[in-house]
Amino acid sequence: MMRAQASAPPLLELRHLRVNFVEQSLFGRTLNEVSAVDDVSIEVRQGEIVALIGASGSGKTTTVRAALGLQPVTAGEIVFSGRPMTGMGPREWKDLRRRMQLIFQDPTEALNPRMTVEEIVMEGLLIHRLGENPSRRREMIEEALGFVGLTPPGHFLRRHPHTLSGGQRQRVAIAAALVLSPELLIADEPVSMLDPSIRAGILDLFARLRAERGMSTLMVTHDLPSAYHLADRVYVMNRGRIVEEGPTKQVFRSPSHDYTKALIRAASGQTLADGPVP
Ligand SMILES: Nc1ncnc2c1ncn2[C@@H]1O[C@H](COP(=O)(O)OP(=O)(O)OP(=O)(O)O)[C@@H](O)[C@H]1O
Repeated sequence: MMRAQASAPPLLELRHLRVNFVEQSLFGRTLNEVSAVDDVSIEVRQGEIVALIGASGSGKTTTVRAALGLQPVTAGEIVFSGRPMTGMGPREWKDLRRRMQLIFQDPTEALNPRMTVEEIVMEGLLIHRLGENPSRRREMIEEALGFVGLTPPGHFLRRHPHTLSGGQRQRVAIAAALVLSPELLIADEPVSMLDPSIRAGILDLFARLRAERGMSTLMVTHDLPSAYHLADRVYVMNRGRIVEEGPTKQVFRSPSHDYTKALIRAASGQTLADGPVP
């Protein structure tokens, strides 16, 4: 298994991020400024799976949207592979969005229903001008489908998303990300829309990506068993702030913040594949 490299700069660093939303009246008058993300600092190192956990509305999605440049930040810095993204133009952001792929919560919404699996996985290759010719592109697509367990790939290429199960759709979405050889996957609640019986298989894919390709993942979840079984480290978010962070087992076994204790208490009894949250 590939290990996180302690000496290299973190792959992704969010430094003191702040995102405020401005509430406006119908006539455009500013009514209120709401702080959704407040002084959030997060690091993801190479080969590491990091979970960002917290209740609904705590600011998790806003944080990862900011990391991807999809949400303007009020303050703070996004640093990728040691390079600050502040002030970078569209070209740099486009390159960054290849290296940092987003996996959505709902694969049905993320996949264009009119496209075949082959077209869906090929789209990113065309956008980023990867794969020299059609036969190389086909090879890359088949390799990605094979990795995510859609085998034999030829059986899936011409199918449309509605003919697939929820788990298979999420595998297609992951293949579409993987084919671009990203360094980091940002997965926003990747299993919460899926049947519990197929969640473990999708989570196992992230574990295999780390083990076999040294892939890093930042996973947003309110599903504590997923975080417990998969993540190396966790950040706990409440009301826009990180209230606790640390190695997963340590945080789950001896949480120091009351909010973390309450989250764990609320989740006790939930189980996943290889055992319950302690
Ligand atoms: N576009 C927006 N305009 C105003 N407020 C927003 C906007 N997007 C999010 N918020 C607010 O910011 C806060 C954080 O929301 P966010 O979606 O990031 O939380 P979350 O932890 O991801 O929750 P969930 O798990 O439900 O997605 C919430 O109070 C939300 O209402």
